[in-house]
Amino acid sequence: MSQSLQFFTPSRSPYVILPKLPATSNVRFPVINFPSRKHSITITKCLSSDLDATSSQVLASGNGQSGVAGVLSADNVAAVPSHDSGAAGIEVDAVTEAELKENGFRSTRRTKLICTIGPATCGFEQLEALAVGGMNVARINMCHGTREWHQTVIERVRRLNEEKGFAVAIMMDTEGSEIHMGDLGGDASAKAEDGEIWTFTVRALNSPRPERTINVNYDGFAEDVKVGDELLVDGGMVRFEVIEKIGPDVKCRCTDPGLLLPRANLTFWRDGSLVRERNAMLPTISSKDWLDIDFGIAAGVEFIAISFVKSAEVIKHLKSYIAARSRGSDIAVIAKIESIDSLKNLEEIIQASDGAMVARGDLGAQIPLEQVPSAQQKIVQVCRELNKPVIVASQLLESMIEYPTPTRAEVADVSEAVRQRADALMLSGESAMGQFPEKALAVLRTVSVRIEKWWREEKRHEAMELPDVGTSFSDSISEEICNSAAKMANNLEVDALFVYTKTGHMASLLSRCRPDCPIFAFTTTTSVRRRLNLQWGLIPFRLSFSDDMESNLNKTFSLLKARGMIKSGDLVIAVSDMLQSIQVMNVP
Ligand SMILES: Nc1ncnc2c1ncn2[C@@H]1O[C@H](COP(=O)(O)OP(=O)(O)O)[C@@H](O)[C@H]1O
Ligand SMILES: C=C(OP(=O)(O)O)C(=O)O
Ligand SMILES: [K+]
Ligand SMILES: [Mg+2]
Repeated sequence: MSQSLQFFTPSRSPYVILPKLPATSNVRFPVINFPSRKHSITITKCLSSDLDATSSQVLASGNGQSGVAGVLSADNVAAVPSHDSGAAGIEVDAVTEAELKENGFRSTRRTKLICTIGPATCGFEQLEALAVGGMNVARINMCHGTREWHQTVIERVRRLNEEKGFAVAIMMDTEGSEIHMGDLGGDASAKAEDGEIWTFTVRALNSPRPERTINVNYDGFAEDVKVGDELLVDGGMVRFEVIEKIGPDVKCRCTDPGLLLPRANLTFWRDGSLVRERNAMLPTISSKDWLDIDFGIAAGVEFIAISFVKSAEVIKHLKSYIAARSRGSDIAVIAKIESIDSLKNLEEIIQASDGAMVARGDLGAQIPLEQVPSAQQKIVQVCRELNKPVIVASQLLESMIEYPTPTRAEVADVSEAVRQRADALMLSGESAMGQFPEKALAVLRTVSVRIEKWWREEKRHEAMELPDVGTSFSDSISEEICNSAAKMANNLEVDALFVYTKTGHMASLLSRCRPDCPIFAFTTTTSVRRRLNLQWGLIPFRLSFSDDMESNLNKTFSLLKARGMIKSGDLVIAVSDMLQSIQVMNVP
């Protein structure tokens, strides 16, 4: 039996209207949809053993009849938005679904895309356009904007997910306590000309901001710099030489002219090297960052990215803080690799984190630019070895802040990150305040798909030695299963890998193998599903499933077939973390 039902107001236990079911007190069935607000219900099959008698009863009524028609339990219930009637019971990203139908399995995009949200993209329609364009994760940068502003963005993304069936995750990025300029008193930028004398001061400035005067956020600034030091704005976009110190004011002569942007990063260099003593003393997580982190936990963000990580300790500390604060929800902590210290302690930091970001903006201000590409390659490789998702960020399409097409060099840079098989690519200014956010996202999307296909078809991926990551015997079994399943999938040229995973761990182990086919990851919770949206090649679905793989597969096949996402004859390999096995089969 398969029928669609309409849900009506729940009091405490969920009620459904079941038009043709005879009044009965003991018919039980797996109810696939949870009938919370405006959700519809689909019943696919009647099975008396499927439900837990201790959970809520489902009252069915219709055609003048009513009665207890079944029981809902956490294991056989999943939410599907109300727009999603018809073959409901499974949640997948609306965009991915369309892509799958249009292009088939093999050509779905594997590389995930992150957009920094800013004034150019914070409207509901703008966010929707990005989601439609393939944004998997929305990043909010706590360096800019107020908490109220960020709250509004989060609410809009959540509403979009709920109303339109997206699974866009939220990443909150901390400000960190590196030295940066003030916000220019509301000016969008300030031009520094060659030879001009500018004052950098730790004094609070009156508005309007005095001419050629810049506030610096760090109180020790005037003490720390020395006459003769070189002051670099944003890693060298503009350069000054320190010529005089007068109390809290530091007078500098502009030696490389350019545009100063609000809150631009400042570094100072002495005898050709970066002065780092002070940075080493600043806390990685400032008191303002802790407040932002509390805000992020309360808002239920999926990821918190920590700026200027220096050691694994800070990550461990934050993870235990999050665990104590947000019982049950597991927010993933992403370490931003953007300082010399983070490179020195790379393995430990990544091991302690749930993922890493190659934050090339600041990294390029701390190490010579020509060392950034090899650092990127190394970080991507370590993350893959340790099974942590990795994001390549900053200046991927910088020129698209102003122009509607990228430079050839930018396309080559994006291709290289895709070729390295990074999990995700990130837009910063291009989407936050650029003139062509959607076009920039489209470039990431099309370049990713094209390069992935090319490298896959040409079999150009050098095999990577993947060291064991499992710490328990059971973990090792899961890992072996995933490694073997991925290899079988490539050798047998299967259409898709299916993974049934409650925590997402098995899905990430499969993703780590970077198989040729896409990975359909079925998970029971919305939060795991959104978190998986950052990882290479995973198409995360939310689905209620049981320990019985046979019935899980049958249910998945019928739901996906009903939506036109798979068809009879497709070859699939399925693994699960409930039953440690590999199954190979054709979709019936
Ligand atoms: N919430 C925001 N409010 C205003 N401007 C923002 C916001 N987020 C980002 N921006 C703008 O987008 C630019 C690029 O974003 P991002 O790379 O995240 O920051 P930054 O340049 O400070 O590292 C910022 O320099 C800033 O001008
Ligand atoms: C992503 C980065 O961090 P932020 O944009 O916060 O400076 C970076 O420095 O590359
Ligand atoms: K930041
Ligand atoms: Mg940075």
